[in-house]
Amino acid sequence: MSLQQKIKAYLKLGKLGVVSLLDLAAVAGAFLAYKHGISLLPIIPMFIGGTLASMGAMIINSGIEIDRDKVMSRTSKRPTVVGYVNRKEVIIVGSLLAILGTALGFIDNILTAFFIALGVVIYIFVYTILLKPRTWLNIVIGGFAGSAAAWAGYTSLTNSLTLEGFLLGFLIFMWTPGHFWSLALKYREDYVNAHYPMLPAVVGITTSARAIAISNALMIPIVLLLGYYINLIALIAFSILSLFLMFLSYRLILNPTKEEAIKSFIFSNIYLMLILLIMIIVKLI
Ligand code: HEM
Ligand SMILES: CC(C)=CCC/C(C)=C/CC/C(C)=C/COP(=O)(O)OP(=O)(O)O
Repeated sequence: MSLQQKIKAYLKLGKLGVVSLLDLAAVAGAFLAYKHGISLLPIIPMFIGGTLASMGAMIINSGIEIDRDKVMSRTSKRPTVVGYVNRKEVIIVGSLLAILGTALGFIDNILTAFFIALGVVIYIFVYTILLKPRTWLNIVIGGFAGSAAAWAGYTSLTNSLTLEGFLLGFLIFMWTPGHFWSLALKYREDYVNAHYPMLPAVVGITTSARAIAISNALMIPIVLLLGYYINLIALIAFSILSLFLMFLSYRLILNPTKEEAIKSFIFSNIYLMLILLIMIIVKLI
């Protein structure tokens, strides 16, 4: 394989779509912490470090899961499954990226490096190795990996975590089940075949649709509280977005098909993306 093909394989394993939303969460965290007069420069090492570490974490995950990825239609064409890159190499490359990413966090401060490392440790050891094959609560607890991105962003500017910074990470934690269960509802058979106890594979379609609606409803007070902390424009925008999210969750309960599930998945990503963008824009104007 040429170097170019290898890089292409690693970019695929690094899941740039997911990384870009994690990056946005980290940058939104930094802007939430921003006050007039402080420097925005620490965002740069945090952003590059967070990007490398989250790509590294996802690359390690795909090295660990080759056997199960083979069985699932959605993951069966990954470069690891097809044999373009082998397990050992993937785990080494992923670990090096994770270490380099954490090291870049130290340019800002110890807390930022700590949260970057925490994201990797939760995703790899707690989620992928410990919980994913054992319990439907896997992604509930695994959601803290995403929170770590927001906390790394917040602490990059302040070197401390206040209540509003904590809330942003907590919002990502509360958002994750609705995001993931919608996708897992669409690919339910994959998870049954791979013997992963994801909620839709354990309790069936109707209960999963209800669980998505409940977890989204539980997230909304946190979103509104953050909006209240920011300003009235943010509060109004967050309320409108949340109403639409609940409307889609309600439709999914009435009609729990794969089509509705994928709509719910796509909108949950757009929802978080818009909330994070609004948080940044409000601070810039
Ligand atoms: C333990 C928690 C999470 C689990 C289990 C999970 C699971 C997944 C899975 C299986 C996909 C399928 C697509 C792929 O393989 O590329 C996906 C896509 C996605 N996830 Fe997550 N996710 C979690 C947390 C997060 C967090 C915290 C974020 C960002 C803040 C995020 C953002 C995204 C985005 C943007 C996509 C769409 C990617 C694309 O289409 O390229 N996820 N997620
Ligand atoms: C601060 C920092 C470095 C944070 C890292 C956080 C992180 C890596 C979150 C990843 C979440 C994610 C995409 C899970 C995929 O689930 P899966 O592995 O079950 O998906 P699969 O079925 O596609 O393998």
